[in-house]
Amino acid sequence: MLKPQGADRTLQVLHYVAPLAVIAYFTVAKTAAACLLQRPSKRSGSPHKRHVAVSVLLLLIATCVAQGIIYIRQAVSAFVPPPSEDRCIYALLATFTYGSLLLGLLENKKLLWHVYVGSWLIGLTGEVACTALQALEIETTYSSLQTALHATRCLLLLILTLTGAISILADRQASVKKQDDYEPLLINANHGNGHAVSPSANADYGATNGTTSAKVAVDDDNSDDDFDVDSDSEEPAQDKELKKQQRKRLEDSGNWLNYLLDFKVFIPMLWPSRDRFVQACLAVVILVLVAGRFLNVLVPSALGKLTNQLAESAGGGAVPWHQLGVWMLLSWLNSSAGIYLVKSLAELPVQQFAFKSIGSTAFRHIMGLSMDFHNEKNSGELIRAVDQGQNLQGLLEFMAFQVGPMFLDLIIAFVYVYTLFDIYMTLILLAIGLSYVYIGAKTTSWSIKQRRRFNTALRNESKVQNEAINNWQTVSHFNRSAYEVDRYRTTLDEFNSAEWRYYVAYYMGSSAQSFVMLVGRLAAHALAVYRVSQGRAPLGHFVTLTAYWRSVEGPLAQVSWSIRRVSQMLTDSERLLQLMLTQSSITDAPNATELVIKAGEVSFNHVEFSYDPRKPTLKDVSFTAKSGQTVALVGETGGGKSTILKLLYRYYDVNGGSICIDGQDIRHVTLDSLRESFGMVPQDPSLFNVSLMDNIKYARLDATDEEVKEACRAAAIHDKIETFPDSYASKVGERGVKLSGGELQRVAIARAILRQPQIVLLDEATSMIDAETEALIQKAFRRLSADRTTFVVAHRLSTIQHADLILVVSDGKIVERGTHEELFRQGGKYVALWSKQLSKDVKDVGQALQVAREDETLVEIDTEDPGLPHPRD
Ligand SMILES: Nc1ncnc2c1ncn2[C@@H]1O[C@H](COP(=O)(O)OP(=O)(O)OP(=O)(O)O)[C@@H](O)[C@H]1O
Repeated sequence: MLKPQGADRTLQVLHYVAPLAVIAYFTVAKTAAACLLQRPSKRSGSPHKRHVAVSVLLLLIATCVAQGIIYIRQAVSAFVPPPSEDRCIYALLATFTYGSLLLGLLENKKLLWHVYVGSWLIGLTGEVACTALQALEIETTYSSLQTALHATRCLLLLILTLTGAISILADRQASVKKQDDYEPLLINANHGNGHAVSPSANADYGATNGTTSAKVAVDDDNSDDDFDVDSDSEEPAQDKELKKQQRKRLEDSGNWLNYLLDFKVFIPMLWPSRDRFVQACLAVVILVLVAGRFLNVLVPSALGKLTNQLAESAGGGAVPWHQLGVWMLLSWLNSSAGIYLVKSLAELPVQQFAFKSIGSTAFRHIMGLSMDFHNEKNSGELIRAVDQGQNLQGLLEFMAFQVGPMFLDLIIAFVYVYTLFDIYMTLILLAIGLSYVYIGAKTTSWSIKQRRRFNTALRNESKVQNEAINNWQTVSHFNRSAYEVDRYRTTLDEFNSAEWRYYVAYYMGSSAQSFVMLVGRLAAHALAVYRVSQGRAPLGHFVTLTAYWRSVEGPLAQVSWSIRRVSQMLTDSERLLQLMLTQSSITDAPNATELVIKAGEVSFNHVEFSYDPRKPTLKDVSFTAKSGQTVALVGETGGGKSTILKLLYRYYDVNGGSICIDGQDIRHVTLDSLRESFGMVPQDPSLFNVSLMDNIKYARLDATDEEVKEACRAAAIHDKIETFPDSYASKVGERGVKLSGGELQRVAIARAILRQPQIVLLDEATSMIDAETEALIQKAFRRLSADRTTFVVAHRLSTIQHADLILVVSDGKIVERGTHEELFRQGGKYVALWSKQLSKDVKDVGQALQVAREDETLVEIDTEDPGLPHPRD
């Protein structure tokens, strides 16, 4: 038969291009589908069509293997010419390509058919062309067989393409029908107002609606999906929650790329934009890495040349000094005592920069989060999140200094072994590389689950330990030491078992990969021995390959390890990321100005607030504290008194109305300037475990020791402190546990006095102080609050009878207001509170009697009688 010109050449090219085009399309389409979160439809899980596709694909692979066997027969036959290289390559590549597609079909119960149909269509086009060109050269039985095999493949690929196309059409029809049948039911439960906005705040988990419950398939392999929450029933609650948040974030992002973009919050922490020294170190590391790529090839190549020279001059007495010297020098440069020492030294400042930067940024972020977040937080979890997030310190280094050079090394290796031997050596390398990465990816997905359990077990262990140590007193009160030890031992057992499972998964995966690597090394060396023995390569090439193989295995091992490392880093840093993405609900408004306090008038204007929208906490609260006035908040417990102070501090924002200081809405001033103007004595003051002096100075960092002592005198604690063995240098224990409740409160009062604030807030400031000391402190308070607007929350009513304005708060509303006398005259809730307290609080009876004597009788209060004396008179 007459062949058109160039038919042979076209066939040769097709033998390379056709299978490569199929695998390229398959890889790109699968990656894109994963990145764009394309999900297989429910119908695509139909086992029937998948089974058809698997069977046909098996037949297709059988034809490729058969073709390979024919070539081997041809190669060993003395009667026919051996097959050309492109044909052998074609048989190998086609087997490998369709083998990969088969693996994809076997692994995924639900298929993204378009990925496969596209691949089969490209394969079909290539096969049709090959069949046509092959048909032109039917001369021998062998070539007839080849043509028949090509034609069979065309038929099989046509069947596959049609099966896939039918599946796609069926899916389309089903989804159109579904859209007609169902009205989407969007659920958007956005609870909470004025609360820290976590990235998962609006998560709608557990919804049964198709719109909201659709699982995100990261790959079309649902069974192994890392985010498939339900499949992992043993998983601890925190990790499930974390995964839910991850999944929600992924759904919201729309694709993997956007999801990963969230990690950009870490870039400023990792990139030393302003540190010239660290930048210089980075430059040195990059230089060393570039030099390293060259040296990886130059060292084995120099050894090969040395071997060749030796082989030539062996026994002659001539020593190849030059080659020996070059090899020695290059070997030294390429060692840990050479350029890699410089790299290690230059890397240290880069790592330290990232460590410091992540730690301080995360810490600042946590400290800046609003009260609702801190009320909910678990300190142990938070510290662990920052600790594990520190793994990110290696991320910049890892991506730039490991992943980049690793891929470069692989490309160099493919080219270099090809130039040393031939394409078969490159194919061996490719086969080991892909098998190694495939096994690595499979074992990673298993071991990552074990790793998560291991992390959770580690967190649980330290959480239980922390809780017990922090609550030592409670444990002792209830004599629960044995119970706590048992609880801790259980967590240790869980930790051990999680660790065991994790390491088993890890070691099994590693040894499977090592085995693949060993097989690859032996195959490559066997081929090298064969080529040298055939005289198709000099002896030096064998030695070069042996020396170079280390540089080949390194990056191959790293590809898989990198997948593990990156996924590990992402898992470990997810917690920190969630934290960093949590926004404080209370932040400075864009045009916030500094608060300027002139008179110190504070007004609440129709304030509405609730912690939870289902239960209002404050309702239409309005009052004005005039400049320098003392406003007391009294009323039943849980009425909302402390909440009023919290709103003034802007721990939360009001839901309605406004709070103004000297006419400035507190939402429009900077948080720093607002909080700087307050001096607060909280209900339960807590101290740092440092000296008393330092604790009190915390209120005003530049205060002198004498000022501190003066404040303590005013708070009636100075004499007491002087009796302590170490006086002001005494340490107070964690949160101030070494002080009595009354001492603690007086230290807190001393702090407030030292601060000399413009507005004073006292929240049950004297609840734990005896009557005698209280009298002293009241004097101090009067001094502190003179000319300062002061808010006092008090249960002990005797402490606030001097107030200029008393607000009785009940069930979130101000039910009465006025001075002590005015309220007594009203004879309402305030009087009821007094009566209740007098019957309970013996200490106040004397005072009550005094009041009663002055007013003739307390029991028979004449609400119209204005005779109650003003305390200041
Ligand atoms: N962080 C919070 N989250 C949800 N509800 C809260 C929170 N803090 C307080 N509450 C609720 O708000 C209501 C008012 O609490 P608040 O502490 O203001 O009362 P109070 O009058 O100061 O009480 P007490 O006199 O006992 O200190 C209570 O029902 C309380 O349970």
